[in-house]
Amino acid sequence: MQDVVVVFNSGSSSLKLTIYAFSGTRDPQVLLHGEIEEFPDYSQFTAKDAEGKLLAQERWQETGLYIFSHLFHWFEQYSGQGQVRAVGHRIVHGGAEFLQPVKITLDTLKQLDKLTPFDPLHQAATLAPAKAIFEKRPDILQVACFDTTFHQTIPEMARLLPLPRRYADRGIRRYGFHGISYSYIAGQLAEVDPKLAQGRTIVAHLGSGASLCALQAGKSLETTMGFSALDGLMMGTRCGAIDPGALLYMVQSEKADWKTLVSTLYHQSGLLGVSGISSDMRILRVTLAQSQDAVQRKNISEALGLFVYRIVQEIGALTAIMGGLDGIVFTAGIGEHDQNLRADVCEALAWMGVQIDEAANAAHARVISGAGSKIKVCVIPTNEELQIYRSVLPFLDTEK
Ligand SMILES: Nc1ncnc2c1ncn2[C@@H]1O[C@H](COP(=O)(O)OP(=O)(O)O)[C@@H](O)[C@H]1O
Ligand SMILES: CC(=O)OP(=O)(O)O
Ligand SMILES: [Mg+2]
Repeated sequence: MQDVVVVFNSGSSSLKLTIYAFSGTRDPQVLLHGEIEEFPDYSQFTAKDAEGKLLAQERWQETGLYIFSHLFHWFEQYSGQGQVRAVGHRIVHGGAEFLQPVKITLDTLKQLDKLTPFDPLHQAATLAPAKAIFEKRPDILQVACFDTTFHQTIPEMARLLPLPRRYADRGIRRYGFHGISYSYIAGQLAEVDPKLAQGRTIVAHLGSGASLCALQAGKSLETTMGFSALDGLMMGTRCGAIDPGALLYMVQSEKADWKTLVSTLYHQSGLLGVSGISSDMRILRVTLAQSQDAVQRKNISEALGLFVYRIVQEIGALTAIMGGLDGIVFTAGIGEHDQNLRADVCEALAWMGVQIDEAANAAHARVISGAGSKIKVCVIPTNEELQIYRSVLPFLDTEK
């Protein structure tokens, strides 16, 4: 019988599950990695072992939260083979109250539910696995880890939105997200390049959701997402920061209600909205290379161009906040895999002294800047699940 720790990582386009052999060390053995992905008309679950061998694959017609019941059935089967010591969860919003990982209780779940209006895209989805397990197995220790907690070091002034004071009193202020990923990257950077880790680095977390974090000596000084995960960079289906006047226009002239705005800004904008084709970077690259349709090609080119433009613009802003820049780290689905995107961003930053090594970039090497580059550019794969596992460990220590 093997003791295990189970980690759930819910994102906007996927639900990942990793089962670790519990050994008390910070780098445990992965026993299994599972992922549910949602496509326009079906959902798919795949499970692979540590070597990547396919163990299970299932498809359903339903999309949305309902699919979790299938996963839970499967999780129960697995947990029957060993003892689940704890389950760790990525919860996107911790609000102003949750500043550290916490044990999940009925009370915590109620408090976290109240934050759903702060993040209509993620909060309910990230809470769903925790609720389902709490209902069926209240005996299992569950821990919530938040995307917001890493950004506590952002100065108070930068947390304010320039709105009437009463809004700040109601929690309408900047929080920042992707913090589980940033804290993992800060830890990796300290191991890979301790000198750079003490300097000024911008981490570009470019996945379905995308943001930048200005790391100064390993701490978050500023980030591009703010009150919600809608702010900042252009994303797969989210617009990122836009002129609020555009929303006022939609409300007044098009009579857009809350549902329409959520759908437009969270689900139909970004790469998908501008390209008119897909939110998936891989599909956009392939379609651009193969399509004979001039309008389609122009729309995709503009979408990709704008995606890069927004990253470059925000790198400039964060560099100004830090008073200079020593390093850039690319991470998450696009940052780790899309060499063209990295090359485009670095080329636009040549004025700062960024120089890319083409061969290293094509090989997705750890360091992709050239020897003469004034700014070190790295590719570091993120591992939110491992970071969550590590956050769960102290709860198990106190349990002994
Ligand atoms: N080989 C690749 N080349 C380009 N983009 C990729 C590649 N693999 C994944 N991506 C992109 O990464 C994004 C998803 O990133 P990921 O970090 O997995 O997102 P999330 O965790 O938010 O669901 C998608 O846009 C996908 O197209
Ligand atoms: C906070 C956020 O945007 O998360 P994701 O990238 O998983 O959508
Ligand atoms: Mg993610």
